Amino acid sequence: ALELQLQPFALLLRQTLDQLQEKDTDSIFAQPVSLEEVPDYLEYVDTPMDFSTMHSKVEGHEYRSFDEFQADFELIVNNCMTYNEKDTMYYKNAVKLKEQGGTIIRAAKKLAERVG
Ligand SMILES: CC(=O)c1c[nH]c2ccccc12
Repeated sequence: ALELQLQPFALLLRQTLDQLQEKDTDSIFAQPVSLEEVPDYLEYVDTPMDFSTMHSKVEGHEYRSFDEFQADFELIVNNCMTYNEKDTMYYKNAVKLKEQGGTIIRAAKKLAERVG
């Protein structure tokens, strides 16, 4: 669509990221998990990810495709469900974000594809 041609790809990713982050109402995914506070985190999680890192990657034009952007969002959710037990607030928030975020991602991916 013309409007997408005019809108840089980064603007679409920025808007999508803002919509995803709105769903993180407790802001538990806003910043990297602190390796000082959680010293064993890297024993369970290979590639930490959070929304602030994704914002930097959007601004740095590090996402070459929508799929790369989606993969980082899925890292945020899956890392949380790997590290935290099911009966924790963190795990429950990740399940909710996975569901609500999936809807946002699907709509944004269709828009990104229209750019051709
Ligand atoms: C997103 C996530 O897993 C966490 C966000 N903050 C945390 C503090 C302790 C353990 C895990 C976390």
